[in-house]
Amino acid sequence: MGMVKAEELSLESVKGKVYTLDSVREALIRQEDTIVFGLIERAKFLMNSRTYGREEIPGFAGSLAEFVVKNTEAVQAKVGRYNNPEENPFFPENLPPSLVPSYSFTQFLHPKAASININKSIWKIYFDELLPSFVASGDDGNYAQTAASDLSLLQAISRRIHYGKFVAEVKFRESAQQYESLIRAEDKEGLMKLLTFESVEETVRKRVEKKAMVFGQNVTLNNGDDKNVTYKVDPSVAANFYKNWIIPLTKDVQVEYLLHRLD
Ligand SMILES: C=C(O[C@@H]1C=C(C(=O)O)C=C[C@H]1O)C(=O)O
Repeated sequence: MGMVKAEELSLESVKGKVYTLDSVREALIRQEDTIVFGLIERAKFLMNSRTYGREEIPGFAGSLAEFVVKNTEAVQAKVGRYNNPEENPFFPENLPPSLVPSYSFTQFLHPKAASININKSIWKIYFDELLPSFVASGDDGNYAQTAASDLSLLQAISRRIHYGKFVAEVKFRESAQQYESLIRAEDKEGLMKLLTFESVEETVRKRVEKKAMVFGQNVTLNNGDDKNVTYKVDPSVAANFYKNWIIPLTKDVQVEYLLHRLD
């Protein structure tokens, strides 16, 4: 019971990952969990502005957060994180090569996908818009822990948004003719319209709000009365972050990817 048969394992690794509209949507749903937990973990610390100010680290021009992200990305690059086409670094400049034998990831995307990286915008939105919307002001001295939780949340958000490349490829393959004429006409608005599913977006927003309620509620044994439930992160903040930033940026990545799909 619970054992994976050897032949199933080898078959899986030969076939590689299969991307369909259902499977990419499943992946996005699972990533919601990671993002919601990431918000909860970051909310454990106060704003800790010194994490984001310059000149905290002698000889380093950026912030403490930048220092942690750059150096962690370098370590993770050495062990192959960015061999996976689902991962995009925040500081791709001067990343060291991987030292480990590379896994053969399914070649599903058009080669141009590798040049799409909107992490500079994600970085700015994260610090300017997201953090102030849910983190309590003040300083508790946990700068390293704060930067570590920023890093994992930033990586989760970036992975979700860049997953748009896979969503777009699946949609393109399902309706190649329709997409091709819009791509040839460089019709960004037409592409945006064709790839948009309003009802799916609404479901995503509602589910994210519910996840923030379920995962983030302060649990006690004696409050049978739901009115007393409090949350670690305001569920509407999570839903609005999805509505205003994550979903639109995922769609921007899709449009960007499609524009180069026939290159
Ligand atoms: C990701 C998709 O594409 C669009 C973006 C969505 C999102 O970011 O959640 C949801 C629906 C679509 O408008 C999708 O169709 O699943």
